[in-house]
This record gives sequence, structure tokens and C-alpha cells, in this order.
Amino acid sequence: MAKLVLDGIVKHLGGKLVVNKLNLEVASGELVCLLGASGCGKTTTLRMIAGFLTPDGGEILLDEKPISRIPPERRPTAMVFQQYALWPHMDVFHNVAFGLQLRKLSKQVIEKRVREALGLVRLEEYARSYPARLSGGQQQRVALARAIVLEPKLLLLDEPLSNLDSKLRIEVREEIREIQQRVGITTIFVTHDQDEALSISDRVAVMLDGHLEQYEPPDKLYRYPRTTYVAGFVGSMNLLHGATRAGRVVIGDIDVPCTWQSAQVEGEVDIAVRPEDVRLVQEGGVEARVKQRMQRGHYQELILDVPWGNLRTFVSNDAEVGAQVQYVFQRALIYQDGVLVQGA
Ligand SMILES: Nc1ncnc2c1ncn2[C@@H]1O[C@H](COP(=O)(O)OP(=O)(O)OP(=O)(O)O)[C@@H](O)[C@H]1O
Repeated sequence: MAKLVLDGIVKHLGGKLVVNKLNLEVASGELVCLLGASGCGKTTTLRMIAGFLTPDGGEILLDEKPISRIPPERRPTAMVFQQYALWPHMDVFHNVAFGLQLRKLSKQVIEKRVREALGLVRLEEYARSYPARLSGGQQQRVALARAIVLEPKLLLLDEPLSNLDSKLRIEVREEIREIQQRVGITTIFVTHDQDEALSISDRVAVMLDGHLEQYEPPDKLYRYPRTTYVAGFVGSMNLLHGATRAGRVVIGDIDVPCTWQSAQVEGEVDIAVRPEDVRLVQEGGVEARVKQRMQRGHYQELILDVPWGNLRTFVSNDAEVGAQVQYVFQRALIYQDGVLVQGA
């Protein structure tokens, strides 16, 4: 168990500022996802934690000790990559044992630890199989066992699921989370997939242009995105531009009834409404036509035709394309200058 602190990390690559005074604290045993769009600096940050890159400024502390100048092989970290990078000529057992053999541990100790690690990822019976015979999900579990067997203080995962198809991605991410919680290892997980981040993290670090835009547990991040950037990036969201007047939301010339507390700010604002908070009502709402309907399992996603474009809503009852409906906002987030000023 180890606590990680990034204290004002700065990194330039190719003359460009890639990580910009990044501060992040990860508690012992936590799983934190670094989430952000391509190019925001997630991988660069992870590589600095692993020691493959050195920060230009700031410090990385593990259990209060600075580690920025320690070479990667001497850091108590283990990394799992997007490409599993297993040795094709070694069976699963020897792939997992490799790092322990380098440490010159006894045969018995290696045997015991490899068996335990394979047990953890449920691959005991594949010990003698070669990587080429395994599925992508199994290969990634071998890569995970190979990292965990070293008993690192910090587990670093760089988009470990991006080579898997969507169903397998979900299965393996749940497995990673379960193993991580069982072992209690502090883990940093890089992803650009917000669904993945929300599903498995204790806290999500949303990065934008090399800095931390928001750092919260998934439920808080989803409920109170601090900026319009996060509102648009995390989860499905209707992002609208309008105004609040006398406690009401006005978009264009439409006055939308809101069933939440009245708006406390006045003037031009950005408004973010989750599709599940756009409620269809029998009367007293704003009229709109159903433009599109998508079946999403146990609920339906509707796109309503509104004067400013589209309004997305999730409903559980049937609504036909072309039907006239009425909607209200049940809950809305209000932003001024890109920052949340009111969230019901
Ligand atoms: N070796 C390099 N030389 C110059 N620029 C680099 C180098 N490596 C990365 N960059 C740039 O740094 C920025 C951040 O890259 P990084 O790989 O950390 O982003 P990322 O958030 O992990 O994105 P992705 O999800 O695409 O991997 C990008 O603009 C990238 O082009």
C-alpha cells in the first residue's frame, strides 16, 4: 500500500508544454483513472510516474519520498501496456516468472508466487500455454499477473483494454477492479473512455491540456461536472446556451419549465441537462416532436426536435417517431464563464 503525490509536475516534449503544473494525490489502495481526450497528457504523466520520462519541474512522491530521479527498474512500480508485450516463445508460467527470475529469487518462491498470481487472474490451468493460444482478454490477464507478481507498490495501466472488443472490455475491467480491491494495490489507470473511468475508479482525474480539470469520485463527477468541458466529456449531456431570468431558464425564445429549485443567477449562461433529467410530461411542458428513437436495452433514447437543434432524453415508456410530446427539465446545471455556478 502506498500513497502517491504529484506535486506541480511540468513536462515539455518536442518544445511543447504537455503537462502543466499537475497536482494529484492518490491515497493508499485507491484506483484512480486519468481520463481525457487524446493528447491531454495522460500517457506522459503515467510514463513519468513509471520513470520512463523525467519531469522538467515538480516532484513525484511515493510515501512522502521523492522518486523522480530513480530509474524505472529501481522504482516500486509495475506497468501494464496497451500491447500486452508477452514473450511469444515462453509459456504463461515463464512470462509471469520472468521478472522474479531477474530478481534471482529461489525456484520455490518463484513457483509459489507465480501460481498465486495466475490464481488471482484465474489462469492456473493455462500455465503451460503459449500466448498465441490465448484470447486477447486472457493475454491481458497474463500481463496483469506479470505486473502483480512483482508485488509493486504502485500498479500503472496504460489503456490496458483498448485492444479488446466492447463486451470483453467490460468483463476484463470488472476483473481488474476486483483484483485491485482484493490485493489493495494503489493503481493508476489511463483511459480515454469515460464509461470505463466511471465504472471502476475510486476517483477520476479528468485532464485537459496537461492540467487537472476535475478530480472526484465518479458519482460526484457525474452529478456536478465543475466546468462545461467536463459536462460535455463525462456522460451523455445536453449542452445549451441561454439565459436565466427571474429564476427560469430561457433558451432562444423558449421558456422551459424547470421542476428543480429556481435559478439563482441572472443573465447569460450555459445550461447542462442530462438526458435522464429531460422529462416528458402530459401537460405544462414545452412542445417538441420526436425526431429519432433508439432502443438502449431497458430504456429508449429519444432525440427531440427543438428550435436550437436536438434535445436528448431517456425514457422508459414508448414514444413513436413523429409524435408530439411535452418536456420539462427536472434538473439542470448552470455555468457562467465555463464554471459551474449552480447545480441542483
Ligand atoms: N516524444 C514526443 N515528442 C513530441 N511530442 C510528444 C511526444 N510524446 C507525446 N507528445 C505530445 O504530447 C501530447 C500529450 O501526449 P500523451 O501521449 O501524453 O497524450 P494522451 O493524453 O496519453 O493521448 P492518447 O490518448 O492519444 O495517448 C500530445 O500532443 C503528443 O503529440
